[in-house]
Amino acid sequence: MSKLLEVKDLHLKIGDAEILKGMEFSLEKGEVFALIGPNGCGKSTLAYTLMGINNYQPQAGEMLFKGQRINDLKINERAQKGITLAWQEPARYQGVTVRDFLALGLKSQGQEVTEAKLKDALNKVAINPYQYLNRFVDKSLSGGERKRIELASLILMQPELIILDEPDSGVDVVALNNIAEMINHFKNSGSGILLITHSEEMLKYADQAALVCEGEIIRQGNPQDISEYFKSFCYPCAKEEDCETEVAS
Ligand SMILES: Nc1ncnc2c1ncn2[C@@H]1O[C@H](COP(=O)(O)OP(=O)(O)OP(=O)(O)O)[C@@H](O)[C@H]1O
Repeated sequence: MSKLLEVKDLHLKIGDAEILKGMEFSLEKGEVFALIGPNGCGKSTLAYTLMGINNYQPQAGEMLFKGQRINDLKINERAQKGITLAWQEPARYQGVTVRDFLALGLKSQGQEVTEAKLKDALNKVAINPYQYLNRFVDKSLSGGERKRIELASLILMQPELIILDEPDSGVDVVALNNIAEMINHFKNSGSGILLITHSEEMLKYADQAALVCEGEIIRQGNPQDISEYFKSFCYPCAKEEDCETEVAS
């Protein structure tokens, strides 16, 4: 059976800068695969490339979703197939209410929109539906609130592949617990999660982790081991001098 996601020798340049330099890994259904690594090593760029955001078209390599090449699919086509990205900094939508935003997610999956579904999803991320359903998803909501609402949208959409870009950044402890519960919920329902994180707490929910350095995966394995390795060998970065990290072959 094919993997949920396969990334093969992925290369991406932005202008003259080579940001992804042969990224390679795979992810199974029901698996949480964490990407860790220093700021600016290319984690978010990989997320945008997988999602098919404009101007993030790889120059070489392949992205396969359930065995099918998705390189040439547009962002909405990838979304229809069941791929979703929760942004590090959740988007603002001028004039769109929380109700409209959540309903849109449901409709995009061809599902019926009911008040009960919307309320249930908001309750799961500790957002009071009575206070928030008619508010706008714009700058009047805090970053943490928008992040929770985005997560509620994911709960409604039940995507097969969820790319979570630093889901824990800017949220409080309560939301952190909600995120952890949500990760387990998706995992148990067979979705795969690509989890980009700097948090040791979040890593506890990962089945596997990969260490990214300058656009390449240089080590992969047990999340705790990868995290320990990262802390021991990559701070401060010794790449220019006597880097102990060997690029995985
Ligand atoms: N549009 C762009 N133009 C030029 N350089 C870019 C652009 N987008 C990203 N980069 C560069 O690509 C590199 C990778 O950025 P990216 O956001 O993927 O890193 P990251 O690993 O997600 O970092 P962080 O942990 O800080 O979120 C950085 O050096 C960044 O400056």
